[in-house]
Amino acid sequence: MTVPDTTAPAAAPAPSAPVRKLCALCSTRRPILVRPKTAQRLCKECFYHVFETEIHHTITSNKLFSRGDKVAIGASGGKDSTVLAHIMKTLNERYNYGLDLYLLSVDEGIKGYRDDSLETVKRNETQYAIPLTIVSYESLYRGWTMDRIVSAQGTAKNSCTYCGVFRRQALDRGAAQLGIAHIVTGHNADDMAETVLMNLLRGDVARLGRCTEILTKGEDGDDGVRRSKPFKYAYEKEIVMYAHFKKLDYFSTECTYSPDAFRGTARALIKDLEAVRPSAILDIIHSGEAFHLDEKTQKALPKQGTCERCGYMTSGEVCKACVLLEGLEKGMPRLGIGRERKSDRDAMTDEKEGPRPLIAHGVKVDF
Ligand SMILES: Nc1ncnc2c1ncn2[C@@H]1O[C@H](COP(=O)(O)OP(=O)(O)OP(=O)(O)O)[C@@H](O)[C@H]1O
Repeated sequence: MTVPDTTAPAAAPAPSAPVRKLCALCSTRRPILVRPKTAQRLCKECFYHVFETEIHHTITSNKLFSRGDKVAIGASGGKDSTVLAHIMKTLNERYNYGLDLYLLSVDEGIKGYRDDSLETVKRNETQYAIPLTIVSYESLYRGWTMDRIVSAQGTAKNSCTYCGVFRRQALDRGAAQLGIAHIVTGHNADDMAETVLMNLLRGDVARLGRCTEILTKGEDGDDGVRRSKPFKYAYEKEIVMYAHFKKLDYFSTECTYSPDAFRGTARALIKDLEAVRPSAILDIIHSGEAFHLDEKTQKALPKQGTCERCGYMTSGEVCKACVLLEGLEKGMPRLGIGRERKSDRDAMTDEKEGPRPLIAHGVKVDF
């Protein structure tokens, strides 16, 4: 009988295999990313699935579309609108929304920027098999491209003012040409949080009350061009990740005439907040959503009418685009910019916000 040698050192336990964390959703695949919105470690497939499903949920819970709608995707060639085009096509097919999709681009006439990004949109037209229409400032605004405006002004200052006002109208006019009553844009949660913060910092109560709306109606109420933002709750970082992992073809250069100081500051603040508290972006949006104007303030808001020169919607007699055009043609580019000169140019207008407010009856309102 062999007596075990109890003095011999015990055999070392087999080294335990390194614990490999698995995807927080499927628990089978290896995670390859940490989701910025929730800090979950996900595999690529689960990330695509949750990201797309959340957008689908945003669309359906807000009843953005009806079967048979013609929908124009505002396509700049940048990451947001490229991902939007990809997702709209994917969801339309997967859930059988029954939408007729179009790509609609505005050529602002910025050499070395928009001409290059439009090349991307032209490739997207083929990649997604969605027909593309391009409308230009040059043809809509009597030859006034952004390059020409900047050269007439002798500075890029205020260029966001012109661009925002003109682009908004250009998209509406392009949609009208195509008989389309709904435009979707790639504005994301970060953009919206920035806008809430900017309106709060400016004390722009009227705009604060409506800047978180996911769907806005146009000139003629239910019959006007509607605009919506399916990415309202989508984080910019996740849009970039989605575009990166899906290897989407997009253009990533900043506009030659950006950035603007005030939005840039709000953006930096949002990014800092997100770094310490990722939910800050959604929390700011939810705070904006909970903000409602009281009756007195609502009554003080100007009523929407139509521009006596071009027929576009305005709450004054002449719309902002016509005032700006008049200034350019009279060689007085400051016309229509007015007192906004002393504050930040983005505070006045941009695609995200529309015209800067005037102060009336104690609240700031559009004119
Ligand atoms: N030239 C354009 N033509 C058509 N749509 C545009 C154009 N510029 C902006 N948009 C629409 O407005 C949205 C917000 O535009 P913004 O200028 O803030 O660019 P962004 O946040 O960088 O978005 P993107 O990454 O799509 O360029 C875009 O996602 C797009 O849907």
